[in-house]
Amino acid sequence: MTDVSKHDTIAAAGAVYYLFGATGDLARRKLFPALFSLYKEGKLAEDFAVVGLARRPRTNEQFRADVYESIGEFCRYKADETELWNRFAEHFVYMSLDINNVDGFRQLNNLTEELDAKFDIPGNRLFYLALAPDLFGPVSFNMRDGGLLESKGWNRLVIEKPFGYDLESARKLNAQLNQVFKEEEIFRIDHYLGKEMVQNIEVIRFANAFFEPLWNNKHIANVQITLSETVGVEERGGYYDKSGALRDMVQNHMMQMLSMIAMEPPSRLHPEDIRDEKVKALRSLRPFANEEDVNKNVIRGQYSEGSSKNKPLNGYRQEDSVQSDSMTETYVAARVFIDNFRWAGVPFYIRTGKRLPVKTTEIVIEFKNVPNNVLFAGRHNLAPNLLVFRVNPMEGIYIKINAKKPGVDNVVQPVSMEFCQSCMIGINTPEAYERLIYDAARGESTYFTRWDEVAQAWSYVDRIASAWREDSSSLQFYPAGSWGPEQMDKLLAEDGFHWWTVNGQEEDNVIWLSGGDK
Ligand SMILES: NC(=O)C1=CN([C@@H]2O[C@H](COP(=O)(O)OP(=O)(O)OC[C@H]3O[C@@H](n4cnc5c(N)ncnc54)[C@H](OP(=O)(O)O)[C@@H]3O)[C@@H](O)[C@H]2O)C=CC1
Ligand SMILES: O=C1O[C@H](COP(=O)(O)O)[C@@H](O)[C@H](O)[C@H]1O
Repeated sequence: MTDVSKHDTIAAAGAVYYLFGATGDLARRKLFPALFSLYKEGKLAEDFAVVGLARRPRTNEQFRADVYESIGEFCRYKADETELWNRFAEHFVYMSLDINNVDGFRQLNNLTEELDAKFDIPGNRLFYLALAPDLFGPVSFNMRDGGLLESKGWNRLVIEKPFGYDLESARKLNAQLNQVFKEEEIFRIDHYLGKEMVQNIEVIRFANAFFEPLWNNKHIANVQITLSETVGVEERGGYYDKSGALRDMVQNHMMQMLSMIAMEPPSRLHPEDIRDEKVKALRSLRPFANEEDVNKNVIRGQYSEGSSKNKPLNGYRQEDSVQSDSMTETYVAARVFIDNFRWAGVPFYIRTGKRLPVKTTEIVIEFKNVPNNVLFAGRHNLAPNLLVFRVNPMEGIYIKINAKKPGVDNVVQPVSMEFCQSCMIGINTPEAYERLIYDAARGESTYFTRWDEVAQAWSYVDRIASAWREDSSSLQFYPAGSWGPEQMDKLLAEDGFHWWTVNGQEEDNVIWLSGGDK
């Protein structure tokens, strides 16, 4: 993480923001609200313009009304200060454009010149592709051929996931983009990297004498990363049925969190040094040897009919736009090893799924027990110490230690110490997209994924996907609203561990009884 503290309160350099896909879901739910929050906080000064681009016809007024509505619905700030809103809205214009039509890009060039002059923009261009990935290549070529990249300032391309479907398609896509943009101009979004607590991993690790000396296989028994969702595939069945949890969540968000936990400390907090260390950690992942190895270490599940809070829930195969005999996984759990000196022998357990009982993202570091339990002649089982990063939706850090229960009985109990960031800052925590757009506009690339990280993650998950293609029998079904296939518990039990579900079980938040069981 670069030391950007001295810049934190200053506005990003002025630029034209081209928002391709401006009539889409992502723009409405995430991008317009993020831009408004940045403006409200002074991180966007007056020297910017946003050009909304999509095929649908819209006047500027209609487009601004869409933006206003989206802020009302999804933004942490409301657009209720008329003067502020009017000033903000003035920066938004819309142009109907089919990205396959290069003439449209020439017209866009003319519009850009007007905007540069009107808002005193120094020729910087940020292209945000909130588009289906198969349009990323064509739109880049037409930007170049339409002359949009010839300005005197910088050009930056921000692209959404998924970056390819597997390593091969990702390589092709990257080769297309590289015909137009240099790697340092490409900002690949993984919105988990914009989350406060994911960014906090580095700070907790590298700014605390407590943790870094213990951050290795001598002291850590295992690491558990859970990313559970209560939602099903909602209206995204068409996309999801071709993707599945492995490509939708593991290849990107989970691999990124894992690499931040596992990486070596970089020698400087420079984006490239950090990304070098992350990619080294990804390269050290032990590849699965064959199908049998995948089946032994990776569990795939799909939700069947079930219920939540007494409400019946459809099975995945009944969802809209999903094949009635779909073999797509909505759940993945895996035991992963990192073959380097620091992590040799430490299992990393990862799991993610849809239609689970709670929405939570947590990283649990389980420490090894003390070498000898001298307490009260070993009459008490000591619970392992835990450090928990609560990423989502609660944000904070949670530590579990052993302490004496007050009284004459000499009982040892696990107690928790918690820093609840979301309780203190509440709903005003910046959204991931705010941070990421702001960073891209400043050229700060730490929290974007570099090509070699993406490629490494694909090469790891491709082996799993290929084993699953060969063997359809490994798909396990779990009732919607449950914690996933039963085998996920076995995975840890084989190693003498169990999943810690801190956020999922409210009674666990305060004190666990002696013995530390869930
Ligand atoms: N929605 C989300 O929460 C998330 C989305 N993403 C990714 O973001 C990207 C966009 O997703 P989302 O907003 O949901 O998708 P939508 O389908 O809602 O929007 C797609 C947009 O692309 C525009 N479009 C399609 N074809 C063309 C074309 N030929 N020329 C110009 N514009 C075109 C559409 O506008 P029109 O029809 O008017 O042309 C629309 O604005 C995808 O890559 C997705 O995977 C990633 C994470 C989360
Ligand atoms: O990228 C994605 O992430 C969301 C989960 O994100 P979160 O910030 O709400 O935890 C997931 O629902 C979606 O399927 C996936 O594409």
